[in-house]
Amino acid sequence: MKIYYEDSLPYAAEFFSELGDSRVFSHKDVNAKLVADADVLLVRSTTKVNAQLLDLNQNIAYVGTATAGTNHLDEEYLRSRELGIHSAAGCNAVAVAEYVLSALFVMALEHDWQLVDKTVGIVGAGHVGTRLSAKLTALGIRHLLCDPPLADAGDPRDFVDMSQIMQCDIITLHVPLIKGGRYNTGHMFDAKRLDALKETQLLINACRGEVIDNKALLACFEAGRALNVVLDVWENEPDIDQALVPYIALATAHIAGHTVEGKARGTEMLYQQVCGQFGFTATKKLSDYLPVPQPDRLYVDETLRGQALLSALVLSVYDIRNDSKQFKESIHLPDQFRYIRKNYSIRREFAALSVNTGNNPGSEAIYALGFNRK
Ligand SMILES: NC(=O)C1=CN([C@@H]2O[C@H](COP(=O)(O)OP(=O)(O)OC[C@H]3O[C@@H](n4cnc5c(N)ncnc54)[C@H](O)[C@@H]3O)[C@@H](O)[C@H]2O)C=CC1
Ligand SMILES: O=C(O)C(=O)[C@H](O)COP(=O)(O)O
Repeated sequence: MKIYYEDSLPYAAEFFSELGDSRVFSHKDVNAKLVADADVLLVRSTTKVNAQLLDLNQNIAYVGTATAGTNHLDEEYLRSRELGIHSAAGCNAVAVAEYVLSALFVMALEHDWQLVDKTVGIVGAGHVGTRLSAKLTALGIRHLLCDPPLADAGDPRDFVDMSQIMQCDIITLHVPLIKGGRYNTGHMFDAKRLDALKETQLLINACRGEVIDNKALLACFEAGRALNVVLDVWENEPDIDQALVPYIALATAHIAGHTVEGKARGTEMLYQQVCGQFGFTATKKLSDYLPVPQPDRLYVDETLRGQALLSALVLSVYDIRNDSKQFKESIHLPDQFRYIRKNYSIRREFAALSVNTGNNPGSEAIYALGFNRK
């Protein structure tokens, strides 16, 4: 069996080499000829899988993406080849939720906000939205969920509509890119919604760039509106509109999901799927490969309490300001969006780190946020 995998799948050699003849490719030079004899094709979001890539291949039996989003896969084409859509749903949900928390704590520091006084509107209550909701609950931050497909499907949670989301102090987007139809998310934040935002609100997009009309957003800023916006994802990546960058409070290169665990879990999920489909017993586990973080233990500053304590802890694991600074300072360089992503020094999830809370009264919130108690 010939297994072709994109070079951005961590631990792919470890997981897949025993299952067949495994070969690595780069999304920059993958083409139809290169993968013409693949039985299994494993990608991340940077490889577009469509007729152009697979029409020369007669044998392909499995295509999988080690990501949550699937909009780089041509669903109709894959179904016409009876291949289906295989993804790593939820692999990096914790990573994105922790990215959002870092953004919230940084914005709170910069604007002197008490987060417990704010209401967060989560648009998309799937894997990411649900993880974020749990962490906000741990922090005692009020939040509302908006997810019409889940509401229509009978999910028992309480949902609100977009008009209620537009009243929230903080709005954070976690929907797939769906172009058209009843649940369209393409340009969900169009000129009209952007115009309705107040300068006291915060809008975060860590799902797909096309969910916000970037041209309309730039027009708002150019018209003098001081909107608070955090962007991890952009329209037309990697060739984003650089004019927008200076206006964005915290700007990053589509790395919200890039924790060690989030990326590696994606590879492990595809390994389990391939084993299942081709009748192998899955013997390998992610825990066999994940490195121990250095350091692996955090100490709580006993002088801090409440938001200051939680903020210090979260930012000691991941401080989004570092990524934003590097992004803003270098994004004008050629091919920089891709370069940052390729060379990103990926971070760890809270659960990889033990916290000794001593007698701190805030300890339960710390563990509920995901930190390890051991
Ligand atoms: N920046 C990054 O690194 C990452 C970005 N993503 C993006 O975030 C998206 C969400 O990720 P997950 O939560 O794992 O996906 P998911 O599929 O588990 O959840 C998405 C939720 O959005 C809901 N939804 C669909 N249309 C909607 C609409 N019009 N309004 C409100 N809700 C709607 C769905 O019903 C679903 O519950 C992914 O599709 C991907 O595009 C995911 C992981 C990392
Ligand atoms: O899982 C998703 O969806 C994402 O957006 C990924 O975090 C994107 O990562 P890459 O595949 O582009 O490394």
